[in-house]
Amino acid sequence: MGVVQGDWHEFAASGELAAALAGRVAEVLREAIGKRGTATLAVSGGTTPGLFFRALSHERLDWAKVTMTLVDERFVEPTSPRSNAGLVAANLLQNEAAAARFVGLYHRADTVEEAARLADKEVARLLPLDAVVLGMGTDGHTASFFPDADTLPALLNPAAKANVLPAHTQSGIEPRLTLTLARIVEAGFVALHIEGQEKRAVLEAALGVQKHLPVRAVFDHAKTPIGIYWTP
Ligand SMILES: O=C1O[C@H](COP(=O)(O)O)[C@@H](O)[C@H](O)[C@H]1O
Repeated sequence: MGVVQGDWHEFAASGELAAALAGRVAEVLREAIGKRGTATLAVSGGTTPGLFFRALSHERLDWAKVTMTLVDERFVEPTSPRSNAGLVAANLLQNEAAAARFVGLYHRADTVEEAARLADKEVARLLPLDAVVLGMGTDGHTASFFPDADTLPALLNPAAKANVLPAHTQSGIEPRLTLTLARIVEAGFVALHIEGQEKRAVLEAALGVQKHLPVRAVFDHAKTPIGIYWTP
């Protein structure tokens, strides 16, 4: 399908954005539980989602019926300050949301390729995802779709069978594990959470002439309008 413009939601401050995005995600999870009895959610890591995670953790819903996973992960132990699983444990799997189940992408393995194979099997049981919340870097990457990722064509293949793939990049520092584009765009609800003028300019460029920026692929292959949540 492809819905290049996106569905913009702008907020005066990070707290307002966090509350609105948490409310919308909670609504999607409640609807899924109402229909199927369970719900699945994939969230991103990095420096942006802390406030959103804390707001979501206070939402009232039947969290015991929710399974959460990650959009992407660094190939590091959960105890590392760079672990997205660690960030989720400290900020989202708290309060009301402490009852949710968490299936991370990291596995202790000799190689990130082996860890990705293990994660792929576990994620297969959660599909299709009800909700996915993406972030974006100022280089135009989302998930671990870094512009210099060695596996970028496979990651961005809209017909990929793989759920989780490894990626080696210079810019992403550690090896990565990431959901593939195909699994992200088939989710019932997809949001992109970005903050600051610089990221807005990058996203606008990606949605305009800078079509090569990886985040563009999500919009090109979107099956529902991507909710863009932005604050300066
Ligand atoms: O490396 C990552 O970066 C992006 C964006 O992170 P931010 O620090 O600029 O918010 C994030 O969405 C992704 O999950 C993470 O692994």
